[in-house]
Amino acid sequence: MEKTVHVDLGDRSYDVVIGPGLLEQVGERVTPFLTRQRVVVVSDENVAGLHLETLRTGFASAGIEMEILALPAGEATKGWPQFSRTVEWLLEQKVERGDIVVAFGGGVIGDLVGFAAAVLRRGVRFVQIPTSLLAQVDSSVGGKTGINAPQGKNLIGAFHQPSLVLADTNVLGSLTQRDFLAGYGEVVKYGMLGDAGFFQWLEQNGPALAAGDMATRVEAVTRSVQMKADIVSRDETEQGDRALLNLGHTFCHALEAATGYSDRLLHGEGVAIGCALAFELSARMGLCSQEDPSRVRAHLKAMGMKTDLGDISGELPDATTLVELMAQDKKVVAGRLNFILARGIGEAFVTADVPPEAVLAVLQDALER
Ligand SMILES: NC(=O)c1ccc[n+]([C@@H]2O[C@H](COP(=O)([O-])OP(=O)(O)OC[C@H]3O[C@@H](n4cnc5c(N)ncnc54)[C@H](O)[C@@H]3O)[C@@H](O)[C@H]2O)c1
Ligand SMILES: O=C(O)C(=O)C[C@@H](O)[C@H](O)[C@H](O)COP(=O)(O)O
Ligand SMILES: [Zn+2]
Repeated sequence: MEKTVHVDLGDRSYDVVIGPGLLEQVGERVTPFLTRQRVVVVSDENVAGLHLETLRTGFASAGIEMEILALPAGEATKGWPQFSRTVEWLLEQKVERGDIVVAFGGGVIGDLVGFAAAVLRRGVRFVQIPTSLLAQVDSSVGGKTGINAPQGKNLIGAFHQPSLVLADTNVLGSLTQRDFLAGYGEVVKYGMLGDAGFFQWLEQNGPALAAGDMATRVEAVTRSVQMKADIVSRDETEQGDRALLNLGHTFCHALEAATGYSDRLLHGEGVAIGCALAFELSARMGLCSQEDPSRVRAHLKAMGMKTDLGDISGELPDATTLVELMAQDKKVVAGRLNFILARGIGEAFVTADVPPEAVLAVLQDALER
């Protein structure tokens, strides 16, 4: 059942290994990258509580010692205080340039630890062991690392590719339903942005995936990672095509900032709502048919996901404030925001040609629904 996707980036190339039971084999898998029999692992308290002993045994079976730092779980961790704590801990551990730092957790841990590895002694290698669905299909691959700033999402960071990604699909079994579905927001994004056949496959197989069928999980993670690997190999630092992976994210990041990076809105939930809004905007601009946003929303709803601004608990700012929050987006060029829109499901494209009043109107209507 095991699959390997190769991310082709010249001397920064690496494998993403996907399948059940990889934690138990972690020692033998990581050994080729080590210069000494020791790793430092950064995780979060939830993941450490559930899976750390399996990881420790996996390393010990290859004679590898492991030191561990467990950070608080959740998006609020992805900021300066826990970042500087992590860098200082890594220095206290006397991590050498030749060592491997292991990020063991969801996207929050992967992004923060990857960025710590990027700046530690001007760059040490790291291995991603993603434990959430979101991290397995998206954040562990492609080398975008970083933390949030008060001014906006992921505004401080670096491109730093991992040396290896081990996505053990067994660990997905301990995710809460909410965290699993948040990860599904990024899975379905791949279908919407570039593979109508995958979207259709998800309409049929999404329920089996959510129910825990292992072959379906391996297939969904592998197809997602393959698509991301292909895009990242073409455009590592987002000069063009990579922005397609940002479908739904301009809306999502503004909503995450507006909800204070709290558990009112998880990243993947914001991606699902953002994709629904991007398709709505595309239809209103006459780019795709009105059936496309309806089909997107119908599938998200069938999976039990958030699709509307009204699904977010508590008050939201008005549409003008949300548009102002979008101004910090990394896709702004010469003061003009680039959007990812779609000509249909699986046919996304990048454009700067979006009237601001159309964005405002979509948000105003969405806030009133
Ligand atoms: N770098 C990228 O390319 C990229 C891509 C997508 C998302 N992201 C970032 O990823 C973050 C979201 O990632 P996430 O959804 O994994 O969030 P997360 O890391 O906060 O994990 C979600 C929750 O699931 C828990 N968890 C993780 N694995 C578990 C397991 N196996 N069993 C039980 N609980 C588990 C965590 O403790 C946490 O409470 C955001 O900050 C987002 O910006 C980055
Ligand atoms: O890898 C990418 O490129 C992505 O855009 C993937 C997104 O799912 C992810 O949320 C990413 O962190 C967003 O990047 P940003 O540059 O818009 O912060
Ligand atoms: Zn994302």
